[in-house]
Amino acid sequence: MLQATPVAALDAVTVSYGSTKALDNVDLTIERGEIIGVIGESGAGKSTLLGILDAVEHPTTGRVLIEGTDPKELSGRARRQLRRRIGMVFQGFNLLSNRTVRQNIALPLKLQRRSEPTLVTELLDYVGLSDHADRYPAQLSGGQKQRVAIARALVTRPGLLLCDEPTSALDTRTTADILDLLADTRRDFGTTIVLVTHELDAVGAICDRAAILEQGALKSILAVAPSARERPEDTSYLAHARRVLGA
Ligand SMILES: Nc1ncnc2c1ncn2[C@@H]1O[C@H](COP(=O)(O)OP(=O)(O)OP(=O)(O)O)[C@@H](O)[C@H]1O
Repeated sequence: MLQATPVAALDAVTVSYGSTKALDNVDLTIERGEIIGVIGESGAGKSTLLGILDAVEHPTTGRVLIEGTDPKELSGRARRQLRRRIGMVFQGFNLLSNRTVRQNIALPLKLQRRSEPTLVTELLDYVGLSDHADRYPAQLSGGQKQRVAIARALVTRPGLLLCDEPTSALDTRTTADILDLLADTRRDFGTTIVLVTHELDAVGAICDRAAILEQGALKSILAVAPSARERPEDTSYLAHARRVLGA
């Protein structure tokens, strides 16, 4: 049987800034359709890894293949086309405040000079914000803003979704909702997801594997046990506080 080309393959990738190695000899293959967590302390190289996967940063040494091609060898235009197949979601949502929810979601299409209102309507419905289409970001909760950002990232149907601390600004319940949405995204669209986070619970909830970075080095890749997905029966805030505080 033919093996599917991995979404991304890093071979001995080092990214150096002066004497700092933001990534140090990293080998990592990201398989199609997986959800992989990337965890590590501040400065471990997580953002640098996302930059490599988004084809905006290039290794100082080593080789990267995204969708089977080396972004470094592509023309500017071909690299832009490759990057259109990659979606990005951020901790701070990065929505345009003077655009409505609908306009924010339509933005990537507009940048590609496409006008496909049905796609936007489908995504509004998918993230459960049809009733909020004409609101502005300031009129939304944090969780709703992240839903808009996810809809915007998905509107061009990227094969790879890069998530940079997408739940770090959200409370526990909203975090669980956003993680469910990301898991649904993989199920419904087959999207490969890279989840950078410092929240181990989030990795346990939806990831298949977790890559552990330490000072730029990939220390280990752990398979997430199915038991890590188990949710507590009582998901109220009080029950969560009791669990964390041992009270
Ligand atoms: N443009 C740059 N110039 C110089 N040093 C950089 C640059 N980008 C990253 N670094 C250094 O590379 C290392 C890894 O940084 P990176 O931002 O990838 O870590 P991180 O794990 O994402 O951290 P955080 O969780 O704080 O965002 C750090 O020591 C950082 O200071």
